[in-house]
Amino acid sequence: MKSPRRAAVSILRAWAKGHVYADTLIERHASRNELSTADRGLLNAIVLGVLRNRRLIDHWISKLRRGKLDPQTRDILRVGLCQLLILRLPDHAAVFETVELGKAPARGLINAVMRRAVAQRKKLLDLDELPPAVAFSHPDWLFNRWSKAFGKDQAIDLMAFNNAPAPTIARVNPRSPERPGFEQDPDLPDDYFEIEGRVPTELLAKGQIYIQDPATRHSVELLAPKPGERILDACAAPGGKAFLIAAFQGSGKDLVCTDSNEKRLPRLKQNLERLHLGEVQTSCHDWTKPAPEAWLGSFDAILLDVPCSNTGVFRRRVDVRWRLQASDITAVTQIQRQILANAAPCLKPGGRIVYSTCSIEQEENEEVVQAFLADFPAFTLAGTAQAKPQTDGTDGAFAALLETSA
Ligand SMILES: C[S@@+](CC[C@H](N)C(=O)[O-])C[C@H]1O[C@@H](n2cnc3c(N)ncnc32)[C@H](O)[C@@H]1O
Repeated sequence: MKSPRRAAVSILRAWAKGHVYADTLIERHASRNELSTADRGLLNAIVLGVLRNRRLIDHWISKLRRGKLDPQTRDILRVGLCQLLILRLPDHAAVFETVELGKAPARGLINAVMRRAVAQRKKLLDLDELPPAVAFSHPDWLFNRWSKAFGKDQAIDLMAFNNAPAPTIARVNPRSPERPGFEQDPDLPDDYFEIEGRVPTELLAKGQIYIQDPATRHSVELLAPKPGERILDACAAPGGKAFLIAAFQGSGKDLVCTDSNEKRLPRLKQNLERLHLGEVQTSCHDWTKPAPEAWLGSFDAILLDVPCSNTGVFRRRVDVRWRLQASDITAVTQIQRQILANAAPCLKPGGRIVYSTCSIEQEENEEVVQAFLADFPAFTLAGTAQAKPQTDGTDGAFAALLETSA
């Protein structure tokens, strides 16, 4: 069995080499090493702590040691400094356990860097003079882009928000025969509550609750599905918004859910069944391709919760900031535009589309909508909803309601 600290180094090595996301790697390592709940918690805290603070930790390493480092030693030092300066674990444990992670030839160097960090802790933790993108560990291009879009102060608030662990929030399932007891938090919308401590897996298994951020609801509220309307949720997996649509309709019998990713469909089906929504129709379709003929002109309303850059949910997907490039944002807008163009003919006359993302980029939101309206003059923009993490304190979300006349 591997220690959580050793597992953290392995995960960081694997993360740096491939394209697997941190969450998946943590889950894989925790199961393989049969970690206890406490060790799993420590592993999670270290890996996410390093990824959230990667640039700052590397800045600290550059202050504590001159010269090159091999990638393995650098990851060991990242794990050590995260424990000491981010998680504030006791000095002795952080230093001793970190030195143990290195092979014999590297141990002297690791020991020296960790001891220097203990001695210089106060100076290292004074971040006032550092450039904001270093202090809050984001790539310069994102900080510059957000400063341009929201102003420098909001860009800094956003980076700080992205580094704070996200609360776990659940919504009660109105379709469940049993309702869990919970106290309504006045700061949360009706039927949402924060889970503190252990996630109640028994409530999840019985389909009494679904974990989702309150920002998820904006797009479905804008769609305002009515009972009996035939609705398409075109990019539906894993099913969070499908669940809200069915809650609005009081049933899933008129809902069709599709997704292009065959591997995500079983999870979508499982989630719907667990949530007492086994009647929802599901199928695989790639909306960058034309719609199946049978669906043309057949839906009252369509939700397009399209694939996006995820810049509104960086506090939950802490490694995406290091992988994303500005060109990826431009590339995904092509897919978003294709999905809109191929779904539009599936509406009945007078039907409506809600286009939604969990991105905070104008390029993926307003600009895609404007391009669609220019290409499809029969549609008008009837409303938008937006949540910005730095001002709303929730995940970022954008939704636009596009209507046709009857
Ligand atoms: C933002 S997620 C959807 C989340 C979902 N609406 C929910 O609330 O749980 C985007 C989904 O779009 C799917 N997707 C990506 N490209 C697609 C395409 N061309 N056609 C259909 N679905 C696509 C992805 O597999 C992913 O499941």
